[in-house]
Amino acid sequence: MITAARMGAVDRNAEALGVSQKQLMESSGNAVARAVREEASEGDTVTVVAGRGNNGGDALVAARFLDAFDLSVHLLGKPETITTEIARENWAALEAANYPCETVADSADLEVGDPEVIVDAMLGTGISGDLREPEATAAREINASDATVISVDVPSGVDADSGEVPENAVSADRVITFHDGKPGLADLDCEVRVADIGIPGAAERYVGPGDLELGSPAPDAETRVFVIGGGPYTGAPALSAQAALRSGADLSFLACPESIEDVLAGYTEDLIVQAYESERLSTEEVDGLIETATKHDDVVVLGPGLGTAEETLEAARTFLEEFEGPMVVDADALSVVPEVETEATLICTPNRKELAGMGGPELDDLEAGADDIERFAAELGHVVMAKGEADVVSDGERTRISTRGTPGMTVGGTGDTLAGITAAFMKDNDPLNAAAAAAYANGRAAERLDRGGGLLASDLLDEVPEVVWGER
Ligand SMILES: NC(=O)C1=CN([C@@H]2O[C@H](COP(=O)(O)OP(=O)(O)OC[C@H]3O[C@@H](n4cnc5c(N)ncnc54)[C@H](O)[C@@H]3O)[C@@H](O)[C@H]2O)[C@@H](O)CC1
Ligand SMILES: [K+]
Repeated sequence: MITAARMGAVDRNAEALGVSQKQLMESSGNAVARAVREEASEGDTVTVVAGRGNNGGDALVAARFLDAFDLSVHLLGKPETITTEIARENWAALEAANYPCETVADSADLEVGDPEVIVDAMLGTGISGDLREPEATAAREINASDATVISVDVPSGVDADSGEVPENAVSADRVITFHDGKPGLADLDCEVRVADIGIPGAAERYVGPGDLELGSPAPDAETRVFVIGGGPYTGAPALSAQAALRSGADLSFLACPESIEDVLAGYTEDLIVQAYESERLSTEEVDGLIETATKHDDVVVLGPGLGTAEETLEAARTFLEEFEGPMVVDADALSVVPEVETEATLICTPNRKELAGMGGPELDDLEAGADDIERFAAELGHVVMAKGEADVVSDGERTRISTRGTPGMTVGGTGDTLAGITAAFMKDNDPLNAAAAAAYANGRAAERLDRGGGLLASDLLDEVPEVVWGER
């Protein structure tokens, strides 16, 4: 099963791998034509009703494979209102090749007639809201006919994710859906066939630009990130807090011992440093920190530079047991995660050593061990983003691999920037999508800076916005 949003990410990834949308449309149209040939005999009448998006585009492709039939193609709107280049090109090809196609300006003009087969290609996953005109009237005409109705991807009007069927939706006899089943088709009482359209497996397995679009925050998301780190170290929490701002967080707070408050505040005026008295994170600080984080609905990053003093780990344990919001757990705080029951939504970001330290698999090659990481994430009950030459992200059911990045990323601090990016992406987001997008952004930022060596984690900070917003 695949949601419409994920389908969009996967076909964006396919494009980045060199398999164009137009190639996918050709495969979709061909699959639709195969289904028509199963339902109609040579010379039978076949009517295509096409919308103005790519769903319609699929049927405009299918028309080219239906020469054996008494075909008519109806476009619901003027050709210039077709919303995508590839659908427009397929319409133009039909006109240039003298296919029997007409444009229907007003739904009253739509003559569906009484064909053997109707191809319903008005709307697919791009629908929003109930059917509007002329699709609504066209749907009524289609439903009133005796034809066998074959719907492209989704019966027009049905929501591919929720399965909601508005009363004016097309009721199909058959649905040819592409690449994978759709949650919203599972309960339809008609035959649903999944057609392979040649999307490479890598487009789902490996993180690409589609994952970034899927997992990065909506422009209007108000995200406050609260980094709880520092103690012996100051660079790590500062990098995480700054990376969060560079990835779209509106505010980035940094809770740290007052002994390093000036050092951290000195890094940049963009961070809001909240110092506490103890020398290092300890249990008497935790309640106050949880109250702050909960009150402001923060995404918390727990771990960068915390150190491993027993009282610090005890405090991290308490924080995990009592906080219930979204959290990125990194570095020194990771070792306590397997010991605690928590209501919080965690994304754990261990490197190879920390993964083993958490009771996870001991792996030299994370990519080769992806299945072990998936099993570990299932056991742990949280998203695990195991960082290495390849990053393996899994929530125990879905696993994606990011091979983005450069050898130079072994320099200290790139895990801290990743933690900050992940936090900025996490608000109101599927944690797996957020983590996969963050791994991609961190790696792409390094690739853009790659001079063969000498990368500094702090260099990534300026580059991240270029990746998240500049490469769209
Ligand atoms: N994502 C993919 O990998 C692929 C998608 N393909 C096709 O592309 C389709 C999605 O195409 P699009 O994103 O262009 O969207 P659609 O073609 O599903 O619909 C978009 C069009 O319908 C209009 N519309 C939206 N809501 C409406 C409503 N309630 N009443 C009336 N009109 C409405 C929009 O203005 C737009 O013109 C899929 O369903 C599938 O058929 C295929 O080409 C294969 C590859
Ligand atoms: K359709």
